[in-house]
Formats: sequence, C-alpha cells, structure tokens
Amino acid sequence: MLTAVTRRHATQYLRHLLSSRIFSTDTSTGISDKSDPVRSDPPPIKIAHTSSAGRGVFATRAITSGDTIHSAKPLVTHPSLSRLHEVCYYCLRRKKKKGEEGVDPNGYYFCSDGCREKSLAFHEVESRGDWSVLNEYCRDRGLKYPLMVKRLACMVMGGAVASDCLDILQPASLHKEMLLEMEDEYKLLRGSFKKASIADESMTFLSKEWYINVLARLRVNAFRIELACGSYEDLLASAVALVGDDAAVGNAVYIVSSFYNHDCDPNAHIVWVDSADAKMKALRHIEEGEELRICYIDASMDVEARQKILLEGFGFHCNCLRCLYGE
Ligand SMILES: C[S@@+](CC[C@H](N)C(=O)[O-])C[C@H]1O[C@@H](n2cnc3c(N)ncnc32)[C@H](O)[C@@H]1O
Repeated sequence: MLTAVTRRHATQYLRHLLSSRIFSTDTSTGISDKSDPVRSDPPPIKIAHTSSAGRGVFATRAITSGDTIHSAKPLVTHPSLSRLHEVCYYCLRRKKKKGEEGVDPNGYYFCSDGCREKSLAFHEVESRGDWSVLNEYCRDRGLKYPLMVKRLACMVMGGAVASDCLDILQPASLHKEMLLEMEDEYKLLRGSFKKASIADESMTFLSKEWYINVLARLRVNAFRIELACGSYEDLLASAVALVGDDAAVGNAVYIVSSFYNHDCDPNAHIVWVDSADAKMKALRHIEEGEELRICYIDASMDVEARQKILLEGFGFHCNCLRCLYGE
C-alpha cells in the first residue's frame, strides 16, 4: 500500500516520466520504423485506477488498430547469461558479425558509441567486480532478476538513477521460501561488491530490505525480451537457443509499460524489433476511455494453465472474458 508521502513522490515521478525520454514518443534514437511513424506528443494514454486491478492505462482518444501507442525505453536491462557476449551489453541488440568489433577488454559487446557512453555510469562500477560466482548461482537456478538488481545497484552507485527509482511499481507478494532465497542472493551480491573494493559509503542504500524491495518489483514488472529475427543467421541462432530453452536476449524493466494490466485477449501488445527499445501497439480499434491491456503470458495456453501461471507468477485470478467463458 502506498503511503501519503510515497504517493506524492510517485505522482511527481510519473509527471517527470511523462515528460522525459523514459516515456518517449521519439524514434530517432530508438526503433526506427519509417513506414509506421509514431504519432506526435502527447501520447494518447493516461494512468488511472481500475475497478479491480489496481492502476491501469487508459486511452485518452480513439486509437486505430496497428497504431503505435507510444515507444518505451528501458530503465534497466540485463542480457541473458547465455547471451552475455552476443548482444549489446546496454541495449541487447544482437552482435552483427563475428569478430572483435565493439568488444571491450572484458569481452562485452557494445553496438555503438552511444550505448558504450550510456553504460558508463554503471559499467565502470560493474567491471570492477568478479561476477562469476553470482552468474553461476543464477545459471544453476535459472534466475535472472538478481542480475538486474546487480545492474541497478551499479547504476545507483554510478549516479545514473536514484535508489528508489522502482518504488512506484507494484511489488509481488513474497512467500517465506522466496525471502530466504533472496537473503542468500543479497549476501552474494553484497560480498561481490565488497571483494571489488567498493567503499561502504557507496553502498549505504544496499540493505537487505532494498534488495527484496527491488526484486519484488522486478518479479512482476520485468519483461523477457525476444527479438524478431532480422536475418537467416538470427533465425538459426534462435532455433539453436530454443533447444537450450533460452530464446530471450535478456530482460528489461520499463516504467510506463509496467502499468499495463493483463487480459488473455489483449487489445495492445509490446513489440521489440532489434533492441530493448520497445513500442506499444494497438491490436485492434480502441475507444476513448477504454483500458489498454496486454497479455503477460502465452495466450495460446488453455484456461487452466493460464490461470495457474497468472496466480503463481503475478498473484491474481484472471477474470477476463476468455477466462470467464473457459476458453
Ligand atoms: C505489471 S503490474 C500492472 C499495473 C498494476 N495494476 C499497478 O497498479 O501497478 C501487474 C499487477 O497488476 C495486477 N493485475 C494485472 N492484470 C490484472 C488482471 N487482469 N486482474 C487483476 N489484477 C491484475 C496484478 O496485481 C499484477 O501483479
């Protein structure tokens, strides 16, 4: 539950986001899709309370099927462990050619000087640590969120973001086993920073409570990113990755996109083309005032499977029309 102070803070923060590049309608540095120009400001949405799903995103005017509703830049990204040296360490764009071009001394690839520059704030801190133990821990258990928390902690230490920048997002409710697991992850993370000789003053925010708070928000709000295949080679690489069940290039969290609620028959969806820069698109005609909803899961699953995943992963019983009719 938001307190009065955090609610005021959240409102100010949202205002800031709506006028900032995090919530962007500018495609010049994001995905460029000249055949489908993004409409000019302001974006046709507002965030408001829903009757049964907390806050949600509503259309402020009619939106045509296929329109880009808005573009979105991630606040935090992290490549999948199996793709660490195959995708841009900042925007998750796939490495085009084999070879050393754009690769830093640690073997990480940056697709452009822009991405290298934007990652300076966290990469300087991150490259001081030895993350092999944390990576191994995550790889063994199939975890991805601890890596995003590590990246966020480096961003905070590098001065790129405030330590409470995700507080506005809804957290997952956590059970006891999850909390115990998080305590271990926290110790591992803090220990790795200590070994990297990060000064205690730079880590004052990095408490166990901060770790749990951030991870609880990532659990509900982070997106798993699978890029469209741009070439025959990409297509084959994806097919190979699927054998290892890891087709995702990485994970990312966005602020405004995190306010979209779920429907098993959604009217909007999030699209990535070649990087973590995303677009929200309308799947059908949307009336002014209608709530925009995306599908969090594979919509082709049967109703029981969908209900189970939504309850266990996101903590709610879906009562969309498809679920009500048992479709
Ligand atoms: C990504 S957030 C969406 C924004 C959220 N409603 C908020 O106020 O920040 C996901 C959470 O929203 C709620 N939610 C999303 N879709 C829902 C639905 N169809 N029915 C009930 N709750 C839903 C659940 O609590 C879920 O964990």
